[in-house]
Amino acid sequence: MKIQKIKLRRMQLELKDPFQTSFGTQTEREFILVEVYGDHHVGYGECVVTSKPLYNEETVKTAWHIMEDFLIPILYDHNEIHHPDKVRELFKPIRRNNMAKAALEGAIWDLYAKEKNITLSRALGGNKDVIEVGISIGIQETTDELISVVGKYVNKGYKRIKIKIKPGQDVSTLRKVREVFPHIRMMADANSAYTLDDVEVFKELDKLNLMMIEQPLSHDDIVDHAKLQSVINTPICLDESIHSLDDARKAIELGSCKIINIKIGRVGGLTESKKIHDYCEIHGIPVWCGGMLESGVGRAHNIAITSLSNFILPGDTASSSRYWYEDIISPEVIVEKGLIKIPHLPGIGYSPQESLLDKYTLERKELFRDQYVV
Ligand SMILES: O=C(O)CCC(=O)c1ccccc1C(=O)O
Ligand SMILES: [Mg+2]
Repeated sequence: MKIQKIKLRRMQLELKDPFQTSFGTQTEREFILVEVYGDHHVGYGECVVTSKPLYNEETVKTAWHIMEDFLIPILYDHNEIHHPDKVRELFKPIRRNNMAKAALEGAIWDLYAKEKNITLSRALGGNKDVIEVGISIGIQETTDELISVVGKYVNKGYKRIKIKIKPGQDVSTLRKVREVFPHIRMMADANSAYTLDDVEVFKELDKLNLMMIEQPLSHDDIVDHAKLQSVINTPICLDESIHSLDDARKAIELGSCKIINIKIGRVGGLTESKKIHDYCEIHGIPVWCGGMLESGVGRAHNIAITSLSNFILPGDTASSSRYWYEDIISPEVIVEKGLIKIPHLPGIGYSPQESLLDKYTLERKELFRDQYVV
């Protein structure tokens, strides 16, 4: 692949419903769309970074800066890139900034698959035709509202229900949901809102037959998580704490989790996601694909990686219409009876619509190879 041009767009979509987690409420989704132009095709990637550094340390502005001033020059420093796995290696000298790296790498994966005329799923080694999907429900004002939202998505057929918790809206809330829905596959996500002082909260949650508890403790911890896992039966799933294959290996060795949520952006790309997937498969650790309120482009990447065999548990890749009034891809992502069919078109398999991209673009910049190579 020879990259001739890269286009960055800062975009914003309005969420149908505000999304509240233990670290804040989002009403809009600002993100960066990456277009990588080869000789015959365009590869698309989404930078799943958020406006504020609340989930991780990156922001839309830092990711743009890192891409424009450091990562794109590294790509242009190479005449050709023969395989997208190479990108991870090229970006290695730049520390962290995983969402910025993943956005460019994802676009290059899409371009690679399009040039080979195969689906991204196949390029990654996926072997499923359909994937199971769950839903992530934000913190609601009242428990009655939560119960009604849970009911809505259970009726739509979602394969598991994830409920965001925070101190004060945890045990009694989930107990009431469990009373109304005794048999659904249900889990909680704390987004790092607790410490080991809250162990009693987790002993109570342990009685609710949850599939897992996601990231209960600090975003940078794997030691306290191991202590917590040793006193509860419910599997702990790590999200924020895992940035690489090495992190995953250490967490598994320590017993800090029994499940891993793989987010392509958080771990720096599809190549690293695959590595974590393969390592977890060998070690009997199921994985699932987390979401970052992606537009259709990021969602398409999530769907492709979920087609790999060890993505055993339903992911957070819900339908486009769950988030957006209109998505930027055609067709939109459709979930039927909790399932998504892996698309058959080459690359990500959904087509970004130029007119919709333009409609939701706040700022754009084109970066040409010749600008950098003199
Ligand atoms: O539906 C989705 O995209 C998942 C939403 C979600 O849970 C989430 C959204 C933004 C930031 C962090 C998280 C998370 O998984 O912790
Ligand atoms: Mg999470």
